[in-house]
Amino acid sequence: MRSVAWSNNCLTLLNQTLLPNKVETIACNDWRRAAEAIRRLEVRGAPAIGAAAAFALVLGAREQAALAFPEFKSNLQETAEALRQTRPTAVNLFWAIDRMLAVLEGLPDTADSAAAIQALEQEAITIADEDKEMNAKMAAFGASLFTSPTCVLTHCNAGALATVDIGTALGVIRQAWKQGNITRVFADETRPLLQGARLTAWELMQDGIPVTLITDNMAGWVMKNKMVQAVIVGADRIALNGDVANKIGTYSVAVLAKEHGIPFYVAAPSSTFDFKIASGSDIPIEERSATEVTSLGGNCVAPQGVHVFNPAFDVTPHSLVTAIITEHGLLHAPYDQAIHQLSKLCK
Ligand SMILES: CSC[C@@H](O)[C@@H](O)C(=O)COP(=O)(O)O
Repeated sequence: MRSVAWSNNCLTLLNQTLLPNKVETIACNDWRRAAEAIRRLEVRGAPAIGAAAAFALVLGAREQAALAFPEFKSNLQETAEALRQTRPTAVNLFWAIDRMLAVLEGLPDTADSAAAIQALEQEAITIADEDKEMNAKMAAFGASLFTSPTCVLTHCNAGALATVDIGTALGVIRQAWKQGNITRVFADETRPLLQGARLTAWELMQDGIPVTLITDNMAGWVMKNKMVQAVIVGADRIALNGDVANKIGTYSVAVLAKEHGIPFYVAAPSSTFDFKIASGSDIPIEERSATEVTSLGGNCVAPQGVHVFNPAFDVTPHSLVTAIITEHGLLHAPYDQAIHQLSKLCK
């Protein structure tokens, strides 16, 4: 089952807020429902959000089918603006929306709306298909980093649920596992929303890959006791200098890895690079509701009215990153040069 699927003009999303207890899908026939799903994290993970937004724009376009092209176009631009407001950090969302709008811009004012819908649908399908290809290429490049049996630690969920296919970090793990070079994965539970416990542990268990779940504050002790030899995570946005935004807690894991002399790898497709920003300090960090911190499994675990800080992401400085795995190969420091080269390939 895919996290994002498109058929018969319907966007089907696997409802990730219910996993692992319930496996339920959401049928989106309206772009507003898809936008809501992104906002609520029913679909989440940078590449999956991008693909979902692209298909949401196809739904939006179909709603305007009866209009003449100029009006169709301006209404769809408004829909795109609304979709941009759903989540701020993962750049894949903006990248996918920009690609869809570029298709729209490429059509003449005399175009008819039916042809525009067809072109937009084709672009959304291409975005999803390309994500699958990028997953496979990253998996192959990333697996080459593991040449002997290794225990790895991961944070959040950068797997099939977060992408259109096998995942970024978990795609690499899957491939290295097939090659006999992963012995076990330690999954941080990833408070507050438990993507590691609910999603990563679930995905890996389904594939029969040995996984050990730990709470976030156990990672240091696991490293100290030499229970892992590498860390691999995904990313939501990577700046030109190689600074990496990923799920809150990633930065702490990177600092711990440095202290223990453990390599810290990031797996991310080119769609996760923001070639317009110089460093991680330019990355907008989403802040989410206090209730995500004050409650656990629907139960309140903090005093009523307590002040809460709930950033959903943090930025790991490039100095802590051993290598970035992309579909074009492995990037190493100096990252500004490597990412500049990558930006040329992506033009
Ligand atoms: C391949 S997904 C990489 C990241 O998107 C993932 O690690 C992450 O931080 C997801 O955050 P989320 O808030 O669950 O959307």
